[in-house]
Amino acid sequence: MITVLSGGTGTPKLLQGLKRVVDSKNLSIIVNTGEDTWIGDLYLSPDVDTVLYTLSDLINEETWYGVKEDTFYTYNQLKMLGFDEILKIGDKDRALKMHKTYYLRRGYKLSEVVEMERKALNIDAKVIPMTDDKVETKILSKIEGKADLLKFHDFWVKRKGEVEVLDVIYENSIYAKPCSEAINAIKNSEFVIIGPSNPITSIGPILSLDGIKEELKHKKVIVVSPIVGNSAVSGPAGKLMKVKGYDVSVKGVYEYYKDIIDVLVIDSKDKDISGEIPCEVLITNTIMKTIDDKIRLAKNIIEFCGSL
Ligand SMILES: C[C@H](OP(=O)(O)OP(=O)(O)OC[C@H]1O[C@@H](n2cnc3c(=O)[nH]c(N)nc32)[C@H](O)[C@@H]1O)C(=O)O
Ligand SMILES: O=c1nc2n(C[C@H](O)[C@H](O)[C@H](O)CO)c3cc(O)ccc3cc-2c(=O)[nH]1
Ligand SMILES: [Mg+2]
Repeated sequence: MITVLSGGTGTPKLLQGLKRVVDSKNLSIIVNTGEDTWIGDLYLSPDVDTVLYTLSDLINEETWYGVKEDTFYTYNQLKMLGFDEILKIGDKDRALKMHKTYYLRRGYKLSEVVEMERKALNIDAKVIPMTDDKVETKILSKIEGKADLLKFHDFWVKRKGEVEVLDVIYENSIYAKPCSEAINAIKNSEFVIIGPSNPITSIGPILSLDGIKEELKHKKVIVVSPIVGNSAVSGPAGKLMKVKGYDVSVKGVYEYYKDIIDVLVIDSKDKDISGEIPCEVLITNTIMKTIDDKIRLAKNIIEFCGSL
């Protein structure tokens, strides 16, 4: 068994490679739910849905959310009626959100509903939300000289991340419990891969849950750096790492994960500083543009782990 910790873009790209390199029945994906939110009466679990779509080959690879070639009739009709959902939810994508909403409103746990959905989508890998409790990632920003605690989507989608960030908090994570399936997946794994997701807003929430780090300390943990050189490959990870006091470099990524990391996978562009990383280092091409890039990276990681 291999367990993978994932957000909604970087790690899903690696999952496209992993699912072609190992038997998906041996894969468990623990997914961030810190960006889950209600849009009107609709429950959104963006990172979970991206992982479900990625593993069922439905994912829109331009945006890394929603279903490829989806239509937006309902989204546009609602907007015409004055109900702007902000997040562009496609018609097929809406069905997955409605499915979650229906069962959550009838007392089902998120993990139970996601288990129904991964089976319906013929996904062999386990897809496990990090928790069934409410944990919300919020961005403490400074807007016009005033501190403002923003929901993640307000920060990232509405304001395009273009605000000064003072801090990032995982609201309620000290009280939330990780899903028991997540703890068991880690316990039953030969090794754990922390994919190249945003350390602060995608992996941080998972690690903040009671018991997760403790379990990981007993496992071989391989981290794929989402940072190459001095910037993130995409998105706000660099800005958020800086706010949290981490160098925006592979050294900063090591520092962030130092309590649990055994191997850091870094891009060839960073090979000259690999000697400064105080753990095992796998140097390879980590920029995933084509499916061959994703398969090669996945193969390199699995072969390296096999040799651990
Ligand atoms: C908004 C976005 O969050 P989310 O959509 O949840 O994405 P993740 O946190 O899962 O991933 C973002 C993270 O991924 C890194 N990335 C993307 N493509 C690559 C790649 O080909 N190689 C590689 N090593 N890292 C990659 C990217 O730097 C981002 O930090 C978000 O937070 O960006
Ligand atoms: O930046 C956007 N992200 C959208 N996302 C992604 C998501 O809100 C965030 O970008 C991720 O949470 C980043 O971690 C969606 C996710 C869904 O599951 C469904 C619809 C959307 C729509 C958008 C969107 O319009 N813009
Ligand atoms: Mg995300």
